[in-house]
Formats: sequence, structure tokens, C-alpha cells
Amino acid sequence: MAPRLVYDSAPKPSILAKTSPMNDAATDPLTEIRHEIDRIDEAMHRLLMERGAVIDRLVAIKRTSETGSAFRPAREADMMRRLAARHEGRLPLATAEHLWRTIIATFTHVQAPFALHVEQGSDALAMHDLARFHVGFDVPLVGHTTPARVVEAVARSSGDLGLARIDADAASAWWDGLGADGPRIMARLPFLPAEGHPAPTPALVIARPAGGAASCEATVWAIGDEDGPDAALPAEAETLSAVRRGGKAVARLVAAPGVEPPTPYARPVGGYACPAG
Ligand SMILES: O=C(O)C(=O)C[C@]1(C(=O)O)C=C[C@@H](O)C=C1
Repeated sequence: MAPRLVYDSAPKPSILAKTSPMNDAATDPLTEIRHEIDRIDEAMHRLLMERGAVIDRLVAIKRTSETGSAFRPAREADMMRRLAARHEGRLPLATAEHLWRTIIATFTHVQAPFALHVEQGSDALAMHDLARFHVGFDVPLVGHTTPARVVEAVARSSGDLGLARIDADAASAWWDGLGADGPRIMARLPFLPAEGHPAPTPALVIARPAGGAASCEATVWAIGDEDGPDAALPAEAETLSAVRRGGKAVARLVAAPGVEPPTPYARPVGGYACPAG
């Protein structure tokens, strides 16, 4: 039987204490560099543990157990933009993005456990990559055949998130289940798009808004029959997805900057912080 790891939360003395035999051997350059790497790794690990202790204090202030969800996408967007702005050097930006996405999602899960419902659709592997890139491995994934099922699953839960692919042609207006008191579109991925990004599949994150979590840099609208098929949209509006019959768009999911409806009968179904770049 494989030996079991036992996790012990008691503080440990630093492996890099002055008496460490590694210090005595630090004469050749390779040993010195490895010593430096060990110092950096230990500092990063200690800072992550310190971050965990700060999150414990945050839980009390946010009263996460009352709302059922710790997910705050507007705050996350701000953090990821600052990360991208200060990034430089050898480490690929997407790796830094993935590390921080894993840290943030893990601490979101620590505050209030949730599952991520993922539309598998026509490219399950790409959606799985996208999901794991953004939430790491602490958050359980639940696969669904259609985005409508993802919306239903998020609606039934108290704090779960959903991931639906942005598909130019949709089989049904799955976004009809969004808005009002139900779940909403809360984020758009990838957030730091770049050539060669390892998880480039365009997708929308769905959740119930909690505690001022939403961002409305761009508002997402459901446009249906009332405005007439193919009703004209302002130039700055972007059609994310549409249900087409006989060449006409009978239902559309449209994103536009700000909060002004793009057509008279457009119904708000969410919003997101605009992806960088
Ligand atoms: O800032 C918060 O509200 C947090 O809960 C912290 C934190 C994080 O780990 O940085 C986690 C979840 C939120 O989605 C945003 C950020």
C-alpha cells in the first residue's frame, strides 16, 4: 500500500537556517544557484500560507456562508490586469496567469465550496483545459451536454459556477434561463488572450451574483422576437451567439459597452470586465 501523506499545520523551522549544511557547501556556483532557488521557493510557499491566513479573516468580513458564494469577478479582473501589467522576464505570462487563477479559485473554494458546471459540447477536451486552467484541481468539474443544462445546474445550486462556450451559431437560446433572479453571465474567458495561449477557447462564466460581484464594463443582452429578426445593433455591440432560422437571427446574445440597451426590448442577462488587449 502506498504511504499516506500526513499534513501537519504546525509552523516548521526554515530549511535555510544559518546552520544548514547547504550553506557550508555553497562554494560552487550550481549549489549557490540552487540555494537561491530554494530560498525563493520557500519565500513563495510561506507567502501563500500567509495568504491563506488572510483569507480566514476575509471570510468573517464577507460573511460568505450567508451568500453561498465567494466569487467576485470584478475584483479578479482588477488583480489579473495588474499581474499582466507588471509581468516581465522568462516566465510565460500564461503560466503566471494559470498559477494565480489556481490560487484565486482555490481560495474562492476554501471560502465556500462550489462545483464548476462545464458545457462539453463539440470540444470537450478544449473545455476541460479551459476549466482546469482557470480553477486548478481543487474545484470539482461536472460535465453537461448543452449550455442550457449548465444554466439549469447553476440555477439549482446555491453557489456553483458554469462555463459555456461562445459559439457563433447556437442550437437554442440557452441564455433565456439567465437574468432576473437567476444566474447571470459574470465573466468572459480567456481574460488575458494572447497568441499561443494554452486555453484559448472563448467562453462565458455563469453564476448567481453575490455581494457586488458583478462587473458591467460590458453588459450582455438577450435579444429575441420583440425587436424583430436581425434588428440593427449599434456599431460597438458584439453578437456573441445567435440562433438562426432560414438565414435570419431569431435570438441573439449581444455584448455592448456600458449599460445602455442596444435595442428597445433587449433584456440584460449579465456583464463582464472586458478582457485585456
Ligand atoms: O477579494 C475577495 O473578495 C476574495 O474573496 C479573495 C479572492 C482571492 O483569493 O484573491 C478570492 C475570490 C474572489 O473571487 C476574489 C478574490
